[in-house]
Amino acid sequence: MSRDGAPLVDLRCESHTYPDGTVGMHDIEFSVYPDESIALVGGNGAGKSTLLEHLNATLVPDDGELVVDGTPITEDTKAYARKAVGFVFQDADTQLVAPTVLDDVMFGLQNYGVPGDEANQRAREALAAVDASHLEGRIPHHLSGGEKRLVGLAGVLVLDPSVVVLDEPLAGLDPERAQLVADRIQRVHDEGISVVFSTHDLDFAAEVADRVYVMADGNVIGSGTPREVFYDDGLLDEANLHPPSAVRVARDVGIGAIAQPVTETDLVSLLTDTGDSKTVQTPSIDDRGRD
Ligand SMILES: Nc1ncnc2c1ncn2[C@@H]1O[C@H](COP(=O)(O)OP(=O)(O)OP(=O)(O)O)[C@@H](O)[C@H]1O
Repeated sequence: MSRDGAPLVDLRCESHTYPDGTVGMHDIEFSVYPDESIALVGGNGAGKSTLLEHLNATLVPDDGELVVDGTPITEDTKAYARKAVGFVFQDADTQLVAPTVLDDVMFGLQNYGVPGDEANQRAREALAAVDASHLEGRIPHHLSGGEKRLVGLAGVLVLDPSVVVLDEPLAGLDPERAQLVADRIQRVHDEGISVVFSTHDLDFAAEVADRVYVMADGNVIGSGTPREVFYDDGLLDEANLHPPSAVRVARDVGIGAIAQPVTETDLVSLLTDTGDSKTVQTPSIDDRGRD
């Protein structure tokens, strides 16, 4: 991940006001660089979806600008933003429109004039990329929540985007399906596509993101690596967030100040490197107070 060079997406939004007068977000400057994975976290109504929907011009600022791959986005170039920045909606039903899953994934390509045979081949490849080939003949509306998320992701990947945006990709999924979707998102990122997602699951954010943006009251109030953000109690308090479980456990066993693990994997390897959890040197109460 590098934040040198030109961003893939560069958004400046002084404010976004919804038709009923509610200000969804304000004073935002947000960029996505190649090969990044960004998590947006914050309480309900903090402005996460509003920000995400600006990244492919689904929403536009009252005053501001969106630049995608160097192209300023206007009414005439919105289609370019939609193709370069794929959006997986939280409510998958708004995205799935065709009679079968395969037709659905082909739909976007056909809109761009890709001939039937090629569209069919590419749609099958996109479904395979998220391990959803077995769903190709199914009726989209009959799929489970997790299956719909995967098919939505395939429908976006098929267009070969530079950035994939996902609004609450794990919302409403059971732990097994959530893990499956999280793994597929990680795989998309591993393949070099930048990923931006909102989530209330800070364990997931710590696992997948290399940068975390914290939102409150329609504004970004802090950002940094997962370690910088998830050990910043003042920032998390301001956004009404609790640290990920690995951070809480690390503090409970007295190693939060020393190694600052943010994921369960970090925590386990730290505990096993040191012997096991029973043999970790526990700092004195005074040391813990400095966490
Ligand atoms: N279509 C709309 N019309 C009017 N106000 C809206 C609309 N959509 C969102 N808002 C308002 O904009 C603000 C930001 O909402 P947004 O949905 O972006 O927050 P969020 O962080 O995604 O919340 P959540 O975690 O609950 O999904 C809130 O005050 C919300 O009520």
